[in-house]
Amino acid sequence: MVHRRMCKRAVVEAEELQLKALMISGHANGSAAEPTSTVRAANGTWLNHRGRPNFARIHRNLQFAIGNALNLEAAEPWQILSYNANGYYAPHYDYLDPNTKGVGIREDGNRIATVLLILQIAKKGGTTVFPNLDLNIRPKAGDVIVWINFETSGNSNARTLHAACPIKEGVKIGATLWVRSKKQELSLPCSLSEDHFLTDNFFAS
Ligand SMILES: O=C(O)CCC(=O)C(=O)O
Ligand SMILES: [Fe+2]
Repeated sequence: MVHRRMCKRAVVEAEELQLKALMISGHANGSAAEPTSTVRAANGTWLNHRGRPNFARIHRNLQFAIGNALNLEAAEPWQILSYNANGYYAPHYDYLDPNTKGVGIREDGNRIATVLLILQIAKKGGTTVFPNLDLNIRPKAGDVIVWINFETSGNSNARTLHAACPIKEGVKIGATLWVRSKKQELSLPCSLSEDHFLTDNFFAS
């Protein structure tokens, strides 16, 4: 979805940033936010949507491609992750525990969707897996994996459990947009099925 050349330039931009072991917010094994731990072995940083020219371009292009399906302005800043050999991201959900204070659920809503752009793949390992869906995705640089973390009923969707498999060789670099549920009025799903009329839950959660 994103041109290789643009990915390469974004990798250069990412490398100019100070990538360091990051706090994790999201939850694995029920814990909401914890310092660097066994959940993830990667270096990363937050970057504003337009914090670097190529990331700005990519954000615009992704919005163009996704159209009204998701408002990417409502996403948290880019989370750039760089996994070296033995790096991984253990199985986790991206949605936030509503009981966690300080993650802005009341203001911005929960992480309704994840947009994961693969900027660089590892030589060996590092695929993205969805164990509950029996999916093992081997992306190419420039591929974007998009999924919705909630059911239309407003319940979080446990089938979205996912992980980055350990890197065996090389460096994998990804850039994630965790899209919050507020300001998604244009993306409201609507169909003839009854649960599509329960979308108020979407915005309440
Ligand atoms: O790098 C991956 O394959 C997974 C990244 C991820 O789970 C996330 O950014 O939420
Ligand atoms: Fe994730």
